[in-house]
Amino acid sequence: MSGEAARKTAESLTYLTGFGNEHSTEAVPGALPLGRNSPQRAPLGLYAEQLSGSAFTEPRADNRRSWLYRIRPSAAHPAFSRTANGALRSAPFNETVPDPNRLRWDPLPKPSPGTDFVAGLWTLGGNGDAATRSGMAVHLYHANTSMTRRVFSDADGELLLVPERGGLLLRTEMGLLAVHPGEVALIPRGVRFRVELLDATARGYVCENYGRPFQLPERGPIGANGLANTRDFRAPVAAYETTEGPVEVINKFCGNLWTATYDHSPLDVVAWHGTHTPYVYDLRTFNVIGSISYDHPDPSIFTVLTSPSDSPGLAAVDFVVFAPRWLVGEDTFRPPYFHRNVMSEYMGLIEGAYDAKTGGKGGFVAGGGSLHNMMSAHGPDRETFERASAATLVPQRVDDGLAFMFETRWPVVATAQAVGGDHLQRGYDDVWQGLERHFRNA
Ligand SMILES: O=C(O)Cc1cc(O)ccc1O
Ligand SMILES: [Fe+2]
Repeated sequence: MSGEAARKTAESLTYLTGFGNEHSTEAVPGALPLGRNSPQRAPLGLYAEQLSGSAFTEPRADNRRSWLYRIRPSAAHPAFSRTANGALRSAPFNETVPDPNRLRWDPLPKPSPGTDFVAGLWTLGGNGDAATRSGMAVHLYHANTSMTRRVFSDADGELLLVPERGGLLLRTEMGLLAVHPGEVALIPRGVRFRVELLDATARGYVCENYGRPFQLPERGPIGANGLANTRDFRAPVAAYETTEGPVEVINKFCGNLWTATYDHSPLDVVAWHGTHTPYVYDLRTFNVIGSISYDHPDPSIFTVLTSPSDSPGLAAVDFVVFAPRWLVGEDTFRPPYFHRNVMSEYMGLIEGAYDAKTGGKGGFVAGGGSLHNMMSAHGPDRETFERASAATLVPQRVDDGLAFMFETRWPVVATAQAVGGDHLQRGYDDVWQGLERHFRNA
């Protein structure tokens, strides 16, 4: 589909709303069986198929599955064979030794012509083990071509897409989603999808979550509202294609890419119902909670989504957004404080500037990223420290940027290409040089 046609399609999309709902949707009236999931003959000659995102026996709150009513069952496919992984890497990450240094990257260089979303995936690092379904990976993507007759799915984990440049039309088994910079999209484990570009180029970040699916964080004393509101999550309505002829299906499985050529498109689901669904979320709808008295609260109040680990309160990975907000703290150093964190922090920038770091060439820029692994000392750079220490503390609106963090309980181990690449900034440590001694002992 041309960019123009994809844009028109993206503009006309409608969605189902809510997070974790038992959604029901049919592209053709009568395609969804009533009263049972698997009738003797499914309506309209469709095949019924269950897609499980959790073990059958997981508690109801964690149980995820969808029933798909499709033109052909997924089982009807030829054998997969290995294909090149390109710049994609997976857990376990052992190409380099875990690094306590603070690292920062410029954006990826331009992709070569003809690079689609899958070919444009480039792994920065991660942790855990895809095969034992723990940990996460940080990928970036850059693409200049839509996927045509090519479909991707990830058996290793769910994919949280964070576009930084260029919109994407995601054609998934469950239907179509459009996602633009400032929004995020989630593709659940195993769901097949194709990415079409809504602009000439597309660039962004991906958190691949090998562990428990992202869920909304508890709100505790915040109450029944606030943070990411449930109804702002949008799931697709059923949509199917009837393409016959060769379609390449690429399957990421235990860290490697596998390919099979189907004789039809597997995006042929005419109706579905269930909880294992893709979704989009506009980060600008995040209800930001902050201090209205003093001090800078911990950024856990900015958690959009969390993937819990087995220890209560200790996330395998949190997705955190630094959205436009007011700062009013009295007698307070308002930007992020100096700190050392047991968690490991990968930060990216979707637009503008981040309030703890200087932007511009060689700084923290949109499309770039920083990694502050566990216990590494970081915080405001010298310029920010000096400015914020001297600022007049009038109410201040921070709305000149959109930053985010993938925060994980395990250190992120960089790939060889991440530490060897030209876009790794040399001398990042220098941003904390020149923080003078001001101590007066009298
Ligand atoms: O390091 C960072 O910039 C992320 C961050 C932000 C914040 O407001 C408090 C702590 C923290 O780690
Ligand atoms: Fe931090």
